[in-house]
Amino acid sequence: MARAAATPKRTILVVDDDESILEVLDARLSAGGYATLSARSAEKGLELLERTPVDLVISDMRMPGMGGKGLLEKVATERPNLPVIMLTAYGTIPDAVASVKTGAVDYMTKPFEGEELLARVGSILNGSVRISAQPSARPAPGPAPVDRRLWGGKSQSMKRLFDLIEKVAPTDVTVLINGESGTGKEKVSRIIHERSHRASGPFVVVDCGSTPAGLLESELFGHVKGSFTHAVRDKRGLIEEASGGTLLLDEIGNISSEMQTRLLRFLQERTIRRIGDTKEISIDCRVLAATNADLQAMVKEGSFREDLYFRLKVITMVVPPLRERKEDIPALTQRFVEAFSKANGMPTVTITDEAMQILMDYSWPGNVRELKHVIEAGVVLSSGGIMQPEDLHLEPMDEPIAAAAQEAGAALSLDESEKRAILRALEQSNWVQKDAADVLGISRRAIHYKVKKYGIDVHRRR
Ligand SMILES: Nc1ncnc2c1ncn2[C@@H]1O[C@H](COP(=O)(O)OP(=O)(O)OP(=O)(O)O)[C@@H](O)[C@H]1O
Repeated sequence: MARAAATPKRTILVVDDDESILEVLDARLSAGGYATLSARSAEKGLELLERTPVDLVISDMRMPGMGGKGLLEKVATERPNLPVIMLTAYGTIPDAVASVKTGAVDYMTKPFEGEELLARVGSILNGSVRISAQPSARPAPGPAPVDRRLWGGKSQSMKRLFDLIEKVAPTDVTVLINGESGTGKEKVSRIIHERSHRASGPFVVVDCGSTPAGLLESELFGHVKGSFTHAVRDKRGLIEEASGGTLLLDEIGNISSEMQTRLLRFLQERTIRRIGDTKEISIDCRVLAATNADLQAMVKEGSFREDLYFRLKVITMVVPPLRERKEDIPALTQRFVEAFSKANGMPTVTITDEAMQILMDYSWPGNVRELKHVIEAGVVLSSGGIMQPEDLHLEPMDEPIAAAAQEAGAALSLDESEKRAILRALEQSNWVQKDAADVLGISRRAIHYKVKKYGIDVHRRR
């Protein structure tokens, strides 16, 4: 059934077996200035494509008959330059991910926001979203598989993580990466970027945790000259810097409620406004977020916006703590030993079985980062090319953390992750509480309270 197709408007074919969805999309797209055609099945949609010029197809994934997948495959072979957005019900994300591999430009989960749909259609039709070469016409070689050995990915949990990375990386889907500090969340983000069609674009990391709250807004959104006292010239924000590439919002759990609102608006509309500016700039970048906090618990207690949480966690990846994947320790250790021996201009140091056993028995509260540092020091302290138990300087663990660490599989509670964040900030600030408060973007009164609450002996540590 064809609807008003007035030229020179761009024409969008919508395919869905649900009449109410067709109506909603027709209303939205028409209000956005597009002409629409609609079809109740993939077969009908293909017939329309034979007869009418179309600029973009939006199709449901699951429909009786050949379905969205069949439609997509046909379009990919017969009209490789026609962009397709797949619509998918929540819970069928793997199908959608596969569809992007088959050649769809993008996918959206239902229910979706009309404004977001218009923004995506706009960026595809205006050419800011690249349409990749159609795999069914001429299969592209694609990035080589991740070298899992380099990652110490022997454990089942890391294997599953790699499988997920390989599926999700080539799409534009937003990913929330969860895991304790030092597990490798930033590394995972980098691999996702490197394996995406944005690999030649920038990879921009925003450390929301250590950027003082007052600075974060201008860091992220940029500003125009004169918008506040120190704004002596126009400045592009990091979101703008990530155009064409990937933006990693690291430590997303630490942002203020105002920033949560601003970020949500950006994620919905994909536009930003620099501080003090009136004009909106549209941004095409993929967004990844990482956190060691339990965002779901924060949503429950009201300190993190639920709508932002759902926007971020389209796909969630969990990087497991090292104590839960001890099988990975030997390969990671070997990798670090080789790298640090080389960096120190020494032949590769050998680690004794006793020393390796100590590494296997330790519970690694600082995860891979801690292992890396211990091996770096161990290589320097080793004698005669051999690393012995006494060359390994492991931290005696704080009681509550040690208990939590031993409880395999137990997620860190919010209090424990908060305590760690505070310890990290204090360490970074040489145990000066007011500096750590600035790092965390909290008041001095708040840090005094928390130091007391968690029984941190600042004077002893200093
Ligand atoms: N699988 C790995 N192989 C080699 N090095 C790794 C691996 N995982 C993590 N690392 C190293 O460990 C350190 C910590 O990793 P990364 O910064 O990605 O962790 P993170 O989870 O983002 O930490 P944080 O939450 O503190 O920011 C880095 O030096 C990184 O290079």
